[in-house]
Amino acid sequence: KNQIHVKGVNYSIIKVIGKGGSSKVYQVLHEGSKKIFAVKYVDLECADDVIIQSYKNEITVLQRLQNKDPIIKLYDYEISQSHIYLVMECGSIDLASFLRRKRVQKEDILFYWRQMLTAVQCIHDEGIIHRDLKPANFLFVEGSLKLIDFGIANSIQSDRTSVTRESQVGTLNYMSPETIQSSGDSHGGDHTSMKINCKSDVWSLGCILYYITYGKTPFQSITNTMMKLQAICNPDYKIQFSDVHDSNLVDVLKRCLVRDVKERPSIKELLDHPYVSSKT
Ligand SMILES: CN1CCC(Oc2ccc(-c3[nH]nc4cccc(OCC5CCCCC5)c34)cc2)CC1
Repeated sequence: KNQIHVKGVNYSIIKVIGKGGSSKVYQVLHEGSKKIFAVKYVDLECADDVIIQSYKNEITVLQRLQNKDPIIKLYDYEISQSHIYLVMECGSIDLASFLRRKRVQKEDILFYWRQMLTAVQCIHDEGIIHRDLKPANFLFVEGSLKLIDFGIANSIQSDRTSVTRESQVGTLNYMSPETIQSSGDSHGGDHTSMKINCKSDVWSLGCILYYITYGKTPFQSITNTMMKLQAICNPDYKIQFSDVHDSNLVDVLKRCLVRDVKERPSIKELLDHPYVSSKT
């Protein structure tokens, strides 16, 4: 069947964009308007109440953030006992696929950095902390980067993600030291403040900027998972920062990848940093 019906509206499937455990994202054509959309389908057959609630939470937050530009548009949705359909804006390519294909021109790095900061600032202003930011969460829509999801419901990987290639889902390469250390006692509830917790997304953004700048993430070369987790948390493991054209860029990277959460800058401070504010 190559048609999807959402709230009684017909969409023709053009192709599969990505698929996860129980979800798929299709590129579809709305016959009436001849417009292209992305439809995210979630199969709820084997989903328990916690998963169903996490999807409802993601939809609620997505609706609340609809007036913000750097957040993906949600046009319609349908929830039934057996499935969820989300009719959303269709982008051209996610940042993970984009970075796998080509190195970023150095003058474009600042453009992407500003847009990622602004997008994450939007969810922080709504009291949402992602905690699992990676390039696959960002999407190019008409040349600008938008945030696809908020880390509330489980995520999707590219349909071309082979088992061997490091799929972006579940990658530890962007995880902050405090997230790794706190996941042990998460049952105790995170007592730290929103201000401190926001810094975990700053660490992940720093890892993404590092990947854009140097072509690899700070701990990518450590393939053993335990060794990787230890290195991320170990202050004696010095992250390498090779010099690049713009010393302000290296300074941003060094500040974002500070293990001490209190020393790490906030998004607001990063937007005031000379790397961002000194250029046009
Ligand atoms: C490998 N190949 C894939 C297709 C294309 O990239 C995308 C096109 C559209 C999109 C998208 N638009 N609206 C979207 C709304 C929700 C989710 C979306 O993706 C989810 C998931 C798809 C797999 C990659 C990670 C993001 C959405 C996303 C990737 C080109 C690269």
